[in-house]
Amino acid sequence: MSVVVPECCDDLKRERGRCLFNKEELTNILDGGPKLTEKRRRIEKMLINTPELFDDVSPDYLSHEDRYSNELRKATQLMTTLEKNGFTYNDAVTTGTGLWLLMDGNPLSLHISMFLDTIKGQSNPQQLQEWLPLAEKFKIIGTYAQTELGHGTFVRGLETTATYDSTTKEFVLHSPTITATKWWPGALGKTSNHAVVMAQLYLGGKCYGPHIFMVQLRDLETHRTLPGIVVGEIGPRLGMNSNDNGFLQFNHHRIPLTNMFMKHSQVTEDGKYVKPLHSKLSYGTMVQTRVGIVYHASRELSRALIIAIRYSAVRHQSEMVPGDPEPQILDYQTQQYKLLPHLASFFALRFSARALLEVFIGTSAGLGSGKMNMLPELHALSSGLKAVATNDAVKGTDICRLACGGHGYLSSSNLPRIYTAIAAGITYEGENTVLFLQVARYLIKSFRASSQGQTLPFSVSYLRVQPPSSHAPLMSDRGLVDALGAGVRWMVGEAERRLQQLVDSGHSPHAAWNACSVHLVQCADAHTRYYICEQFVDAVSKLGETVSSGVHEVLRQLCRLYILHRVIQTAGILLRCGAVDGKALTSIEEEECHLLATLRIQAVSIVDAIDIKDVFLKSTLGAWDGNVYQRIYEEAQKSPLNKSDVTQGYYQYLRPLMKANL
Ligand SMILES: CCCCC/C=C\C/C=C\C/C=C\C/C=C\C/C=C\C=C\C(=O)SCCNC(=O)CCNC(=O)[C@H](O)C(C)(C)COP(=O)(O)OP(=O)(O)OC[C@H]1O[C@@H](n2cnc3c(N)ncnc32)[C@H](O)[C@@H]1OP(=O)(O)O
Ligand SMILES: Cc1cc2nc3c(=O)[nH]c(=O)nc-3n(C[C@H](O)[C@H](O)[C@H](O)COP(=O)(O)OP(=O)(O)OC[C@H]3O[C@@H](n4cnc5c(N)ncnc54)[C@H](O)[C@@H]3O)c2cc1C
Repeated sequence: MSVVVPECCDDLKRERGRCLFNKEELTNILDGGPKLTEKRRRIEKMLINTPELFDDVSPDYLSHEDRYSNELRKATQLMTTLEKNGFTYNDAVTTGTGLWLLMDGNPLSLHISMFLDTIKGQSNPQQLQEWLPLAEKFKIIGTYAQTELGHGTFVRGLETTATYDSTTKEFVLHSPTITATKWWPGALGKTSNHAVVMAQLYLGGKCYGPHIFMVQLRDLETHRTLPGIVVGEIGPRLGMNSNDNGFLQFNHHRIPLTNMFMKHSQVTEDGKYVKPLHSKLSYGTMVQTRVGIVYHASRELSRALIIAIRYSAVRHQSEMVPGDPEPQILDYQTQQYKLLPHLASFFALRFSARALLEVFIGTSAGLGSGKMNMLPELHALSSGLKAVATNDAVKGTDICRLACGGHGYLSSSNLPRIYTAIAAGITYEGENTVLFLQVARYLIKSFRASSQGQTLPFSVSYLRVQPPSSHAPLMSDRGLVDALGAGVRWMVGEAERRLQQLVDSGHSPHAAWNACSVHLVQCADAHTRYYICEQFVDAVSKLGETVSSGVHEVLRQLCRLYILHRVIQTAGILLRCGAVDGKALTSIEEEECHLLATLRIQAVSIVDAIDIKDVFLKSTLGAWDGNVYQRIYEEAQKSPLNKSDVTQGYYQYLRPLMKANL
């Protein structure tokens, strides 16, 4: 069957004809400026001109080993293509393009992220000089090996030991129990010949807690595992199965003293310990990765949204008015309600990711000159935003899948793969509940500090026990954000009251904490979302002076939708603390419905402006031209089961069954 593919189907042509804003301008805002758009497009062009980077067979049809090899082939090709064209791996990461090409879990991702970041952030000058050039040029390939079978969250509970032997000036790495086995690190199983390993430091019989060590795992010529080390792959997972997540055990394996990362804490040749300026500086790579994950989550959500919104404009189903032509499913209010608040979330996350990156850069600069005071704020913000971004991206991606009906369940829609990849983000790099509890700890401390008259850092300054009264009218954006802030203040105050009450009635502070932890997680989530609302409102109001009215209007509508949706989600709290009343909520609900209909008109153009090309979307449902059915049909032809009319299974099982006298 041959079909002439139109440049773009009539439905999408009509949608695009209704665009009232400058798409390129919105694209530039999302990229962070016209220069960054231009750079991203140069990278994309170069990648698109490298056919080896694209699969012609879906990884779903490959064996585990072929899947791994194929992804490794593409990952190495990507690195050499970037290098040859004057770009770095970082360019492919920061533009999203590298991840989109390799997002079945690729075996070099840990090397170019956490392994390199640890070398850059945890090495002393000599170590940096020795390891960075080797790692940057892929002469050594590594991963970040922290989690063990027995412990992921509780880093202080790790069991791998690094015991200093001053006679040989070596550390002896050992896995004393089965639960001490390193478990999960990406690319550990078969790819990496080195790992940065988190292990308990022992000096003269005393434990100094988790520290990081550079450990060679495999011979650099033969790639065989070194003596004293057992390493392998952990087997299939929910998603990202092209990666070789691994396990690792040490049997009294020796490494030189100089292989302990010594930027922040040191061990002298005679076995003396030099303390770091802050005890959590060795967690720096995790913090940095959490910042990256916020961007990553927003990008993955945007891919799902482009697919689902374009598909919803192409798909016609049922009758809205009896006898009328079947409408585009995007015309159903319920479909708009599924998708558009997540579109607003994507923008909110993108602006917040940028704000977080600035905090990260500022804090890192401060650390360089010995200033530690911003570290708790960065830890709380990066933990909260990582948790909200991944939670929302996972939820949003799944809603996009559901919004595409049966076809969303097809692998060729790419929604299942986007979902399984981002779903891991809830767990890795700090399980989200655990990260929220870290945020809650910061909130309670800040609230108590405020009760004692102390000044609070910027992200929690609104928690002041006696806040200045808000002058913004309630129904303005600022007024509603202030109401959300009042809600969080009330929640945190309530949590603090309950904690205190439990302690006063004889519970230990730790038991009281656990007894309040559901509420504490809700506080952390609400606080982070308040921060996101603030960043969104600030970003849109700052852009107001510099962008055209069409773009500003779209951003204003998305921001408004995000805030209204948030107020409705938090209605119970806001009513309880008196920040809004029932009448206000009714009008907010009505306004949200109205806004859905307004945003629907330009929804396709908004997702077009996110500007992700078909080769990176990898979806039969979401392509630019809207030629959905032909694509789905063609993709199905690639199923190996369609290679022959009658399969082996028929002769082996079905025919004997039909012939049997049952
Ligand atoms: C082309 C290809 C591209 C590839 C990708 C490239 C780029 C990457 C970008 C995006 C990523 C995208 C995709 C990634 C792909 C694959 C993913 C793979 C990687 C996954 C890796 C991992 O998962 S690595 C392992 C991560 N593990 C964790 O995160 C463990 C979580 N646990 C902890 O962090 C801690 O144990 C803890 C925080 C929960 C508790 O720590 P503890 O020491 O016990 O502290 P306390 O609870 O006692 O608190 C004491 C005080 O310390 C403060 N604190 C804790 N942590 C920090 C910190 N980091 N900084 C500052 N302060 C901290 C805490 O607040 C307490 O303070 P107070 O006493 O004042 O209250
Ligand atoms: C795809 C993937 C890739 C990964 N890559 C790496 C890697 O490259 N390197 C690496 O070192 N690790 C890696 N990990 C491991 C990852 O970091 C851990 O799985 C993660 O930190 C969670 O730890 P855990 O598995 O021990 O879960 P647990 O901590 O056992 O969590 C189980 C449950 O207990 C709850 N819980 C735990 N502690 C608390 C608490 N204090 N309070 C309340 N509830 C609690 C959690 O909320 C969760 O519901 C990866 C994991 C995955 C899934």
